[in-house]
Amino acid sequence: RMDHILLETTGLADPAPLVSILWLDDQLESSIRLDSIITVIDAKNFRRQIDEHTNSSSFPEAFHQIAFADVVILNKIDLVKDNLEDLERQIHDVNALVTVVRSVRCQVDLNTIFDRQAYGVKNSSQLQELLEYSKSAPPNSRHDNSISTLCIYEQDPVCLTKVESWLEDLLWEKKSNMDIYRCKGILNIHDSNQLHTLQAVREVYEVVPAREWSETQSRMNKIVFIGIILKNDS
Ligand SMILES: Nc1nc2c(ncn2[C@@H]2O[C@H](COP(=O)(O)OP(=O)(O)OP(=O)(O)O)[C@@H](O)[C@H]2O)c(=O)[nH]1
Repeated sequence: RMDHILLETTGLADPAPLVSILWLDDQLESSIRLDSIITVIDAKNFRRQIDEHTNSSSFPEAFHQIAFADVVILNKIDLVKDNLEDLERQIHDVNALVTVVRSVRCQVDLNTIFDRQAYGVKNSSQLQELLEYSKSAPPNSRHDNSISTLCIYEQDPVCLTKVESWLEDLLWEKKSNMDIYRCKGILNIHDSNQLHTLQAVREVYEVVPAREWSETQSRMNKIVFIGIILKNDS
């Protein structure tokens, strides 16, 4: 019996096509499920890449990989003299929701990378993280065409079919100033007591009821987009 399957892609691979194969509908009752995307970042090379792209209109290739990740293993930290907080800030500027684990020779506690249930609708720590997340705009230091995180918020209940058609406009028809890689959110659906969760990787998205809203919790809609945000006010 296998506990986990780790798929290692080539360094420059776009994980989105793999995700669309492995991220299966619960109703298919598959015995495997997609748990999370883990990206290993070479801290020394990452620093060099960032320095090379300072004042340039392009961004490091590593940003693509960070955008899709649920966990970043920041490896080779023994080779980096400057402060690691700054590297972690750069990673979180791209993907504000990613968990960063520092390592030397990728020695990490496996509990921090396995069974994260990043795609599980009932993952309560992920829900809590989303509920508490409040950063509203990409940092000013980023170029307009870099990859960053954008969070939108609305308190009033929304109509599920309208949200789905709006998402399809954004993700399928690309009718926005954003190129969206990843998206996570919670939705307050009209006439429903269920908190709904939203997940998207490129064109593939899912909105599902996760659990009842608790009495003490203020209902809200919050969507976090990770991608190329061409205009802050889009
Ligand atoms: N000092 C130090 N060396 C490391 C660390 N991790 C890996 N190495 C060494 O770096 C060298 C290259 O290893 P990696 O960067 O992991 O290379 P790789 O994974 O084979 O290469 P790609 O898959 O092409 O990125 C090897 O000699 C490793 O032993 C680390 O954390 N610190």
